[in-house]
Amino acid sequence: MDRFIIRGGKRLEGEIDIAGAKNSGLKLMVAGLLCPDRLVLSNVPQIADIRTMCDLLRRLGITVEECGLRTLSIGGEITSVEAPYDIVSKMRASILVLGPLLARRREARVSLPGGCAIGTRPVDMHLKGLEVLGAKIELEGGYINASAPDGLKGGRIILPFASVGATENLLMAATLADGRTEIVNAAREPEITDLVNCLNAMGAQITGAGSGTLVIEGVKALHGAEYAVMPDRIECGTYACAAGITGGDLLLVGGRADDLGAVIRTLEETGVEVTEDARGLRVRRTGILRGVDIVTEPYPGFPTDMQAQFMAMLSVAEGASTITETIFENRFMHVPELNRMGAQIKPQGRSAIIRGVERLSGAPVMATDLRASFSLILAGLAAEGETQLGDIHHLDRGYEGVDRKLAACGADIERVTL
Ligand SMILES: CC(=O)N[C@H]1[C@@H](OP(=O)(O)OP(=O)(O)OC[C@H]2O[C@@H](n3ccc(=O)[nH]c3=O)[C@H](O)[C@@H]2O)O[C@H](CO)[C@@H](O)[C@@H]1O
Ligand SMILES: C=C(OP(=O)(O)O)C(=O)O
Repeated sequence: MDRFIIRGGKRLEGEIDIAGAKNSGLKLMVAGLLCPDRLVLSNVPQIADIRTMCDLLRRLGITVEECGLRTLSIGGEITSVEAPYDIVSKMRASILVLGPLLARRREARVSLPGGCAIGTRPVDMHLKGLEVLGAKIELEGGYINASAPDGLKGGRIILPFASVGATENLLMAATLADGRTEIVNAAREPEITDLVNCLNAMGAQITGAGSGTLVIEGVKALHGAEYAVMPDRIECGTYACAAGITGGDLLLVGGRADDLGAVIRTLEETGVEVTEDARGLRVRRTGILRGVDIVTEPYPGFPTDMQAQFMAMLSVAEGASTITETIFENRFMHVPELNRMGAQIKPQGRSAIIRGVERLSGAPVMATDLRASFSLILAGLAAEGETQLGDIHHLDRGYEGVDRKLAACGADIERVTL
């Protein structure tokens, strides 16, 4: 029952180390299912979702060992093909074991993940794609029962939407399928490229990462490898907003401009300056924040995972802004909480109109999902007075050492256990 207490009004200045990416590290761990040899992953973030993935892999019989700071060694034989409800319901990314289990063991039983605070999030594209590769899928009792008694066969999959998770599931399944698979309208997020690079280091034959069409020549077996998880572009963008909203100056060590796509341009439009050097991204604001219009899109467009953080920042920008959320149907849960802190945000269907106010005021607020949680921290950093943020288990899913990183740059933030 921890909460954060933030006393706002401090300008942030200093350096923040960007951790390895949650949304890549989780998938790279799952790739460890594709061969019994050791996959050694470094730069793995120390966050709750990674611990949940360790639990899931161990339930499948896999050995996961810590072998040094932020380094995991994953290997061994799969002894169970069931991803149970208690873990899948905790973390949707668990669905990613479906493709690798089918590829290695020709059968899998994975709990349906269901929706979450940000949307209904069906997995139909994952399942239809696996059917193209020859899997038989049945839904029963809240579980996906999948089998491919003769093994998976290569095929041509056209995704109706460039789903990140479906691309990753199908990509991993296809590495061991018989023949060639083409995934058309594949997601182009940097985390997909990271997964492709890791799979290729394990002996897979995949081309086209980042292009929208992935071509996978199935191989008989993969082998062990060592691979470093890419830096977390969403954590990096989040701390860039912390510099923006506090009028600060931060060096985000390890941050990479290319991975951030439209976020860099949008930061600059709001009046936040971004420069890249060999150590990372320097982000600072010296003038006023200006309102902008944002539409969330698949990469390289503006990421939905940065929407809430920008909304907090734009709530104190000069003029009006609009944010249109096109990826998830219910990702404005932070709006009422920001409004309780004095923001003037009006949701209208898939858009929200934000009228910049001069200042926010601290208040008790509740986190509703991972990125929404951080938007409330950002608002608290800029607000007058004290903000108490509850339900921070959402935040712990994906951000490592938030209070430590922010306090080192001058924020007045503490974590208290009630
Ligand atoms: C662990 C992880 O990496 N999570 C990220 C991943 O989630 P995730 O992989 O779940 O996101 P997707 O790209 O699959 O989802 C995008 C949209 O497609 C819909 N959809 C998806 C699959 C499907 O079979 N049917 C369907 O309708 C979803 O409901 C959603 O509306 O990409 C999202 C979009 O960048 C990010 O916000 C998440 O942080
Ligand atoms: C939505 C997110 O994660 P997940 O897909 O794991 O819910 C996120 O990282 O913002």
